Amino acid sequence: MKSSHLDNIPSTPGKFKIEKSPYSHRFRWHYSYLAKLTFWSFVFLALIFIFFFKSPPSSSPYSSISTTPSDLSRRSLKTSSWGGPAWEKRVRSSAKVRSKTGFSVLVTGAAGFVGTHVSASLKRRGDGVLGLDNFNDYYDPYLKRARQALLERSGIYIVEGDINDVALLKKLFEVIPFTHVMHLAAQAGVRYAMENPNSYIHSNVAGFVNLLEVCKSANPQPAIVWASSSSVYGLNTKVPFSEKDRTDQPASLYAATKKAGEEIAHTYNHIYGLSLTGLRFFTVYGPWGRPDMAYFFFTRDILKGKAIPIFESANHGTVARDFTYIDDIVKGCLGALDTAEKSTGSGGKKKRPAQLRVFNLGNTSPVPVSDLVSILEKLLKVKAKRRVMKLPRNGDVPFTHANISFAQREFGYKPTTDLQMGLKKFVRWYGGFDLYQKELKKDLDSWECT
Ligand SMILES: O=C(O)[C@H]1O[C@H](OP(=O)(O)OP(=O)(O)OC[C@H]2O[C@@H](n3ccc(=O)[nH]c3=O)[C@H](O)[C@@H]2O)[C@H](O)[C@@H](O)[C@@H]1O
Repeated sequence: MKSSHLDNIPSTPGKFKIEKSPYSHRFRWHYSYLAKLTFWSFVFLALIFIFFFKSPPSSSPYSSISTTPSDLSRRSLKTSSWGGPAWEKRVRSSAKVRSKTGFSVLVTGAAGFVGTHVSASLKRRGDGVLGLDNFNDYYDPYLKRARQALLERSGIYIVEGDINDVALLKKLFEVIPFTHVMHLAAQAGVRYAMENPNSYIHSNVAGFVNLLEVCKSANPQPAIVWASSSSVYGLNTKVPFSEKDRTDQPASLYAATKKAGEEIAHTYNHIYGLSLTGLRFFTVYGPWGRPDMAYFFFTRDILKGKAIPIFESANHGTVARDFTYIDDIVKGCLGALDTAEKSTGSGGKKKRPAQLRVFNLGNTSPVPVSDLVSILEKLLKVKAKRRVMKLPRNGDVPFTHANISFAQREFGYKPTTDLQMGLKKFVRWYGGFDLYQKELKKDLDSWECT
C-alpha cells in the first residue's frame, strides 16, 4: 500500500511510558535515544511556550484553558515579534525551493489540521513552504504546538501572526515572491458560530479580504488556493452535491462566511486578475485532526466511558456525512495547486481574465453518524454510551454527499480511503498522542511543583 505523506515523520513527537495507560498494549513504540532527545526538546519548547506565549483565555468550548467570551482581538490577533536579519534568514530558508519545478508557497493556518498535512507534503516534494498561523485557542493549543514541532523537524518555519496583520503579510511578500498561497487559516466549526459569531467574520471574511488585498498588490501576484466548505450547500436537497447546485441557503453563520468567501474570490478575480481556486472540503478527518470534530471527541469520550450525543433528523432519520480522509484531501489540495494558472494582474491592475474555480473535495460515500460510532466501538474495543437526540437547530445539516467529477476531470482527484480504514489510522494515532499529552502535562506539572 502507498505510504502516507506523514509516514516519514513519527506520528507522535516523543517517547512514552506506555505501560501506564489502560489501553497501552494496543500500541507499540520504538524506544531510542533520539526519541528521548526529541521528547525533551519538545518539553523544553512547550515550557518556553507556556511561560512566554501562553494564549489568553477564550470562549472556546474545545480549549483546555479557562475562558472569557468576547475578547476576540486578544484571542487571535496576537503576532509575535517579527522582522530583522535572523528572522528573514529563517523565512528564506523555510521558503527555499528545492526542486527544479517547485513552487514557493505561503501556507496560512499551517499549524491547523489540513495545513500541517499539506505543508509536510509540499516540503517533501521539494516546494518551498512558509507557514503562518495565529495559534489561537479555539481548541487546545498543545495540539497546534505539537504539529508545529513536527513541521519544524522537516524545515518548515511557521511565522506566528494573524492574516489580519497587513504589515506582516506585506513583509512576507517583500521577503519572498511567493508563487502560490495555500490559504487554510479560518475559523472552523459549524456549531461554535452561535457562540462566537464575530470570530467567523474576523477570520473568514475580514482576514480573507486582507490576504487578497496584499496578494493583489504583490509583484508577481501569487495564485491562491483556499478552503471553502461543503457547508455552503446548506439546505440543498439535490444529491450528490454538485458545484453547479445552488449555494444561497446557508444553515449556519460558518457556512455563510465560507459562501461570502467564494463571492469575495469572484470579485478579486474579476477586478485584479487574481487566480483563485476554492476547495469545498467535506468533513475532513484523520491523524492530527481537530478535537472539536465529532469523530475526535467521540473517540475521547468513548474511551472515558462518557455518553456521546448522536444526532438524528426528523422522524428518526439518519444524519450522515461524506467523511473524507486527510490524505485524499491533501492530494486534492496539491492537484489544485498544480493546475492553478498564474494570476494575470500586476501593480494592482488586471491585464486579462484569470482563472476562477471551485471544486468539491469529498469521498462520495456518505456514512450515517451512528455507523461511524459502530466503527469506533470495534476499533477501540469499547462499547459507546449512545445518547440519541434530535439534531439541534445550531447550523448542522442532515447530510452531505459530494459529486467529485469536476476535480476528477481537472486533476485526477480520486479518494482511496474509506471510513473504516481512515478511522483505523486515526485511532492508532490518537492512542499515541493521548499518551503523549498525558506524559507531557504530567512532566510540566512536576516541573512546576519542584
Ligand atoms: O464539511 C465541512 O465543510 C465541515 O465539516 C465539519 O463539520 P461537520 O460535518 O459538522 O463535522 P462534525 O462536527 O465532526 O460533525 C460530524 C457529524 O456528527 C454529528 N454530530 C456532531 C456532534 C455531536 O455531538 N453529535 C453528532 O451526532 C453532526 O451532526 C455531523 O453529522 C467541520 O467541523 C467544518 O469545519 C467543515 O467545514
